Amino acid sequence: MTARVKICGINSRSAYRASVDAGADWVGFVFFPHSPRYVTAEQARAIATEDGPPRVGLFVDPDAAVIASVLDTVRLDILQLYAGEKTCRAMRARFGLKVWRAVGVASAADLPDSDEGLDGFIIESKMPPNASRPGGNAAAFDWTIAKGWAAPAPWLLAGGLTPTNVAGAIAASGTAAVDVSSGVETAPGEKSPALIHDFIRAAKT
Ligand SMILES: O=C(O)c1ccccc1NCC(=O)[C@H](O)[C@H](O)COP(=O)(O)O
Repeated sequence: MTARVKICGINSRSAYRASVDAGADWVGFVFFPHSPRYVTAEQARAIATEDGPPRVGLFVDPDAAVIASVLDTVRLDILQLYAGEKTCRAMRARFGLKVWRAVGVASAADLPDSDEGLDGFIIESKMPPNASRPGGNAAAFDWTIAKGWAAPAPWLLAGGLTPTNVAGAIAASGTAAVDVSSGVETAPGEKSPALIHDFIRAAKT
C-alpha cells in the first residue's frame, strides 16, 4: 500500500525544497506561537517562494482575525484546525477554504461518524488536556483502531510516524494518507531533508 504524504511544520527553505523534490502531496505551516515549528506569515511566504503542493495552515483554537491576517500575507489552500466542529464550519464559511479538523483518538469511539460539513480529518493521538500542544508530539496511538473505520470524509493518519514505522502504520490502519512532523526532525523544530526524503520514499513504496 502506498499513501499520500503531508510534511508538517515546514520552517526552512531546505525543508520546503526537500518536500517538493521528494514528492510531498501537502506541506504544512504551523501558526501556533507555542510550537517549536512556529512560523510567521512572512516567514511562510519567504519559504514557499516557488510552486509546490497545496499548503496547509495549522491553527489552534483559531481566531478569525489571526487567520485573516495570515491569509493577507501568504496563500494557504487548506486550514488544519484544532477546534470544535462548529468553529471549523464557521471558519470554512468565512474563508472559503477547505478545512481539516484535527481529532484526537484514544479509541474507536473517538472516530468521527459524519463529515461534519468539513473536508477531512487529521486522526492523531489524543493528548491530555494539560499538554503544551495538542499535536506534533511524536505520540503514536494504536493504528488498528482505524482499520475498517467507515470514514465519512478523507483523512490523514498522524502522530509518531517515522521513516521506519510508516509502512507498518499504513498497513495497520488502512489509511490512504499520512502526516508527519517530529519523525522527520533531528530535534524539535529541526527538519532533516534526508529524513523527509526517507519518509516519503517509505510511504510511497
Ligand atoms: O507541530 C506542532 O508543534 C503542533 C503544535 C500544535 C498543534 C499541532 C502541531 N502539529 C501537528 C502536526 O504537525 C501534524 O498534524 C501531526 O500531528 C504530526 O505529529 P508528529 O509527527 O507526531 O509530530
